[in-house]
Amino acid sequence: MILASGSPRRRELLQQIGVYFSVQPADIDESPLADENAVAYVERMALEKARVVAQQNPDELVLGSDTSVILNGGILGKPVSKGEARETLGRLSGQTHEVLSAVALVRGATERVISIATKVRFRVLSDDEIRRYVDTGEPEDKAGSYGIQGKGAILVAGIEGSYSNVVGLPLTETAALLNEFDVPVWQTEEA
Ligand SMILES: Cc1cn([C@H]2C[C@H](O)[C@@H](COP(=O)(O)OP(=O)(O)OP(=O)(O)O)O2)c(=O)[nH]c1=O
Repeated sequence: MILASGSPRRRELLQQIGVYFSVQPADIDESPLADENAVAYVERMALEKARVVAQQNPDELVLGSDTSVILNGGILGKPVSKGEARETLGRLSGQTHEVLSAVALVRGATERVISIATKVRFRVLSDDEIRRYVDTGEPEDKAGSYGIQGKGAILVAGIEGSYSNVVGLPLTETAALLNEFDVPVWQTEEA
């Protein structure tokens, strides 16, 4: 199997459940279409990432994924600057948002895609705390400008739903999807 992703989190999550794979990141245009809703957007992104790599590897199973943070229907991706990261965290402060991750599996002409939502509640953050967190550099490559698995853990008051989905790949649902394509989990030796 090929993981069509440059995300170190997705690599670690797939390794965690004992799946063997190689990595081939897909470079695609991640701009949302006009009037595209959040579910349609993350599913299209996951599918496009998988398709690009599947076209170069027609006999292989390819997994693509996308994670976005949704606040009041708006899609928040990765910040382009520290200023934008501070602004995003200010908006998330004291609020509940949704993290949406889509997973797509593509082999030749066979395609499957799912998306999962997790609710994340932030406690109220002070401006000083936001500034100090952004200065750690952690928000840089993360949707919604935080990482629940890192220093950002202390921003989170609670979650409802899948934790791995917030980090970048919903493991329960990914394992079920891989099962449909006869890819085993919990492998202990290189197959
Ligand atoms: C909300 C949240 C996101 N993230 C990360 C997961 C994803 O890597 C990233 C969202 O960006 P994505 O565009 O989904 O993924 P990516 O660009 O990192 O990798 P690729 O497209 O090659 O697969 O945000 C965390 O690590 N922790 C979190 O708590």
